[in-house]
Amino acid sequence: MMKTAKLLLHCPDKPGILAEVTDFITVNKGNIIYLDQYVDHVENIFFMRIEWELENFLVPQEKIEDYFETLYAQKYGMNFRLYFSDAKPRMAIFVSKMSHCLFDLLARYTAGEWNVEIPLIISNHPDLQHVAERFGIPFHLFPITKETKEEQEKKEMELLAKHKVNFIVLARYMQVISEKMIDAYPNRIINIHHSFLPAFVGAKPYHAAFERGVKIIGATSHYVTTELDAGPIIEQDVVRITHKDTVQDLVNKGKDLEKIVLSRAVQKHIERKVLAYKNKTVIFN
Ligand SMILES: Nc1nc2c(c(=O)[nH]1)N[C@@H](CN(C=O)c1ccc(C(=O)N[C@@H](CCC(=O)O)C(=O)O)cc1)CN2
Repeated sequence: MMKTAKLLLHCPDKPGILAEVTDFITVNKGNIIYLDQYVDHVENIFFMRIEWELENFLVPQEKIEDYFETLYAQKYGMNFRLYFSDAKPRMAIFVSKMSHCLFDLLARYTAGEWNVEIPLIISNHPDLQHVAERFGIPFHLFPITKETKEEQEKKEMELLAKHKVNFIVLARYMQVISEKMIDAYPNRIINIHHSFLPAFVGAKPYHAAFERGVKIIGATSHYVTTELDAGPIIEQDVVRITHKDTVQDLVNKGKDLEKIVLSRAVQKHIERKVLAYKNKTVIFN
């Protein structure tokens, strides 16, 4: 597998940025294999994702970030992130009692669909330990009450740091994540919310949708922020329903939607194709 570097950047837009960045790569014998860019003309912001092969690249891998910082980031006021294909992202899954998203994530992982490591699963209920055992992933139980929440989250964060976890997926985890954990993993906690946001935030969106009598329901995957169900949206999808559907029908129809929306969002995050900016996202092709 060819080792590559992925660079995601954004900065105030001006002529010549793309040419300078691609020139830096090609002059140093890097073979560009992917480039996507977008200009937000309202905010006048330039966004780009570029990937190149490192085989003949003249700049040593450990020096690329410094070179880029010195040559371009300061000159253009860039915000950039650099990733290398030989550094597998490490993903933790948080789950409560509902298993459908957990099964889907672990089936895709076991099938080798994703260039990722899943060192552990965390839950506030023991119910899904048998699923983790079936896939051979360590399961860690942290029951949460109002009284124990802060202490339990502190222990969870120590465990995540011990296992060098890079990002967290909330696979129908029904506890509100604290600001401390969000600050430790900024735009690195992905949630699946079982509604077409911004409609029906909170823990019981299917009941709210049923009471409202909507004809379409949806699912939304977003990065978690302190404001509930209000973080940058990564992926959404919908399905039609009718007056004949009970709440349980909505839950059942919603499960398939939640699985596919969450897995699409996780895949885009793993492929470094998501750039969060001002509570929105740019999703590269
Ligand atoms: N800081 C955030 N934490 C979480 C978010 C988020 O957007 N920001 N999303 C939730 C998931 N979720 C909806 O998608 C959700 C989960 C739980 C609740 C809720 O009110 N929970 C109650 C307890 C419920 C229970 O014990 O069953 C609570 O925490 O008091 C609302 C929305 C995941 N976390």
